[in-house]
Amino acid sequence: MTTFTDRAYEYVKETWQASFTHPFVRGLVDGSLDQETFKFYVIQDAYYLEGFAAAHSLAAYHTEDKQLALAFSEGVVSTIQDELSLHDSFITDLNITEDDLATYIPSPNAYAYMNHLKIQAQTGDPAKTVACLLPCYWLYEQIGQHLLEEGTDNELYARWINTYADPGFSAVVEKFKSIMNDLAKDKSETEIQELLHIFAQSTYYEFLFWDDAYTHNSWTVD
Ligand SMILES: Cc1ncc(CO)c(N)n1
Repeated sequence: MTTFTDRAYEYVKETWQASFTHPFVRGLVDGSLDQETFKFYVIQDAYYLEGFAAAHSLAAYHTEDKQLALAFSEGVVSTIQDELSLHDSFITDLNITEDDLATYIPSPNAYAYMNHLKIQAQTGDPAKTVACLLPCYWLYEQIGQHLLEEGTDNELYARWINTYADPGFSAVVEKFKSIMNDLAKDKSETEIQELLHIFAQSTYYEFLFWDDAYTHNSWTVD
């Protein structure tokens, strides 16, 4: 039987692939990514991850299903413990100052993506929320695993890759994929189409997130 996640992958294949070949992602393994650009990304991503954790909290608040409440709450814990703590180590190693953190402005697509997560979580519909959160988990896991195979000489980038290639991260991804497939099982085709679109929106924002970091995108028109 074709699962929702099989369909979702087919639905977004090209956009999904565009993240793998984006110069930011390629630069993590070929060494061409300059540290200032990585620093810009880390600051934007700390902002994004706070919203990502908040979206899980909102979803946990809305659900009356105990298993879902647990899964969303575990998502809050793993985001803060594993991902935001990785950022703490980068903040130290990249000399990101209090001032940098107090004065940065979320890039247009970091802002839009973060709000997309919160809007979907705010609906209180767990299927929409998981469709929205899943590309964040799944795409990073896949990128982490691919880049680990290639390897990098850069210690900072290796640390980033190892976090997302970690089996513990994959376990979280598998759990959310399985929750997504369960939630989608009894949906009508119209509802499935809506969920696929939400999944595609997040996948598209993933691509734009790399692009904003790579170009240091700001709210001005050149
Ligand atoms: C933009 C973005 N998407 C996904 C992840 C992984 O959760 C992340 N850290 N940042």
